[in-house]
Amino acid sequence: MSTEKLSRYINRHLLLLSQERDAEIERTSLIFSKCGPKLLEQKGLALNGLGVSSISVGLGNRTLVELERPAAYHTITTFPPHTFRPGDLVSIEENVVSASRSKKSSKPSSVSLRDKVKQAVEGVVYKILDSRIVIAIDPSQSDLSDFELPERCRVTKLANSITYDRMEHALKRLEKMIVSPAHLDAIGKPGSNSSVKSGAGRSRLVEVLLGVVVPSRSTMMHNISFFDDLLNDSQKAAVKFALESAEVACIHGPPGTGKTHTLIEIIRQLTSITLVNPHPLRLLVCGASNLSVDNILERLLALPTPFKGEKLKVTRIGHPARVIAHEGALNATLEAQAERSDQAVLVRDVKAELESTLNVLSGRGKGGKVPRGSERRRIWEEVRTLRKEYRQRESGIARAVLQESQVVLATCHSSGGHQLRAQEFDVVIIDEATQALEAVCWVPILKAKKLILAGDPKQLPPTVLSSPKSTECPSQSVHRTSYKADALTNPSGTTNPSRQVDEGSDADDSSDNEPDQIETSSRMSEKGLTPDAQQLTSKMASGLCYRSLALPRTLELTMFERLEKMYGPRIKSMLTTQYRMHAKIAEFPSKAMYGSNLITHPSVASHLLRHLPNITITSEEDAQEILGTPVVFLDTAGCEYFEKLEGDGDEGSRCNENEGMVVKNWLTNLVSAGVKPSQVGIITPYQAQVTLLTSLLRPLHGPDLEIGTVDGMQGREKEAVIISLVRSNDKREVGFLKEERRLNVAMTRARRHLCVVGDSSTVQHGSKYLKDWLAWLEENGDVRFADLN
Ligand SMILES: Nc1ncnc2c1ncn2[C@@H]1O[C@H](COP(=O)(O)OP(=O)(O)OP(=O)(O)O)[C@@H](O)[C@H]1O
Repeated sequence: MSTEKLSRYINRHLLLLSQERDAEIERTSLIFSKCGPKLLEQKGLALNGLGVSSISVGLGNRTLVELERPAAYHTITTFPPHTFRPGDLVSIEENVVSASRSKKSSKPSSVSLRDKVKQAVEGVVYKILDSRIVIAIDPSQSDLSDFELPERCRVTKLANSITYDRMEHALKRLEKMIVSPAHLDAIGKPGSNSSVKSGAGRSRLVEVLLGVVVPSRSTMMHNISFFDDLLNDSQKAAVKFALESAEVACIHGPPGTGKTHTLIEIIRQLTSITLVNPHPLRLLVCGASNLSVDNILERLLALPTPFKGEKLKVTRIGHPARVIAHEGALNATLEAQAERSDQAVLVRDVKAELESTLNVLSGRGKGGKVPRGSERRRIWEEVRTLRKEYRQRESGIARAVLQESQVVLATCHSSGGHQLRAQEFDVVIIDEATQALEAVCWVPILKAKKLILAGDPKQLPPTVLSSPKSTECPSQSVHRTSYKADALTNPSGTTNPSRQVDEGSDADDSSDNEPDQIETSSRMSEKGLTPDAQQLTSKMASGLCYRSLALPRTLELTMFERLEKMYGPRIKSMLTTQYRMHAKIAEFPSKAMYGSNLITHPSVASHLLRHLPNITITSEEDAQEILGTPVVFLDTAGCEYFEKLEGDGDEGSRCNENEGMVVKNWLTNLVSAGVKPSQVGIITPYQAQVTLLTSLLRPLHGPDLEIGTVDGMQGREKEAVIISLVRSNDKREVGFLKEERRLNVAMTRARRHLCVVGDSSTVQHGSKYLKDWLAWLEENGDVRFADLN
């Protein structure tokens, strides 16, 4: 593969990323340009008229600014409804008031013109209470000599651009590795083996991921002794597969199949000395979201201490405001560990001095006067020196803590932060890899020699706002690579004639942009693909043939799926036993999405709501009709419960009031029969329906009832789930419902009971998948015709 082609691949990624960044900026600036401060506050995106109540130094030398609504400006000091959450990126700026408003203020404003143009300070929400918000400001920001908060502040939510910066940085580093002379020397030379290179040079892993060389043959491992006796056969096979793979292994975990369970076993195997692993390895474990990282962290912390040995040393990287509020997890953060270390006492002294100096600056020192002029400059100088000392001491401690950690956990993007800048790992594991952009995966990958990806490409991909611009992203036929020209090399670098790359039967390449058309091999055959295409699939499965790297057309194509497309099913191992759904609930998704390979574990196969410990059967009718039915379809066909378009959006804002009433009635049935609202989830594809259902149901059933869009419920499960399909119209439009991955997520959240509410007369005009589901529901569900009376 030529360097030029690899460069083009990376540049296409950079282009798509910059389009995505623009789309996000456009969306944010549209809101901000259209809305004044007051409207922003009404939309929950700003908090106006705040005063600083205290400044202190928190974990990691961050300045913690506490703001409140002063009684002098507000009759009610509690915040109005807002959307601020810990971890949100925000700006603190001066709350400039218009002339007419300032007249109302009893106190003359002391804000000077110089202050008005003062730069906003960025920070992260650390804590939010009813009437106080604490914002953590990074040392780099608060080091600015003009870091001086105005008397009246406004806090506004910001779009986060750091993630884009890190993704771009990783891709540019990757490009440098590819075009570096050292790399050119090594690439494609028979017998060359650059796999051990690290640091500035690229690794064999990078080459495999970019299709420069094919994956090395696996090292067979026999006699693996598993730590977890409960692992099922497909989980054991996946662990073995991950241990044996030389460079990359993908683990496909359909809903409820114990993906995290399997990853924990892999982590234990890799970090221990075992028969097959002579040296404990150092791991970087990442996830697409903080939730997925904390999920793994909590399970690692709960592991028993080995009989002869020490507890696994784990460290969580990430802003403390974003780490799950759980004592064990917080104690595992780098900052908490650094604070507990022996050298921390020295740092604490510097911190105390720094805090009191900062308080003098803001007029909270002895005498209460705000220093001015040369005195102020002198104190700032002191702050700067103290900060430098603090930073040096603190980063020394952080390095020491990290050096001792066998497992470092972080989100993909926070693995690009300064703490891990010089750190290298043997293996990087990325959970939820099918929800992460390829570019963000490169951030941790460049720090390791081996990669394990886990995810489910049959669930929702990462959210992408931008649509590829046709002129810049030509059709697949234009950027399809010439396989004959791209001599593939085997692990030793020589051309391997027995392994071919297919040129003509790129059967599903055109679907890069249409996720719902990506097929599993079994579905391809079901759909009657040409013998050529089927032959290709089986050749790829047996490792006889590979596809070359194709230019990306959309950011939606994740690295997991791309590798599957390039190397075929042999690159992955699938978990096949699910522990979530009643067998009936799992039947359709298993057949339609997982080639009937998803098997239900006997422990859940027949579990129903009536078996829940909190249920007492008082009426046999309830027990039968509501609590004893795994799948119910409430069909509104013929009822004329038409959908409504909210706002002027074309797609994303539909609701259906009558359908909402049907949902409400069914929920009332469930709750009256003893199901707790916290055991129920209401899922719908449309945000407007979420809003409608929230106003309808929350007052009746309280905050424990979860109501969300499909996208928001991915990764969650509930004992009972009600899906509101919303679409009901004469035009036979189904919108979002045609996306099979979205439907797959919706229908696989329920453990014991799934109720679908929808209009079959509209839905039957959707995609084949939707039609098949409807036919299955009609045949297998308890079908009832919805009637509000
Ligand atoms: N081998 C096993 N034996 C018994 N129970 C298991 C086994 N593997 C997983 N489970 C159970 O299945 C459930 C799902 O497991 P886990 O959370 O690891 O799955 P997951 O695939 O990560 O979930 P998700 O579908 O949300 O991604 C958990 O309750 C877990 O205890």
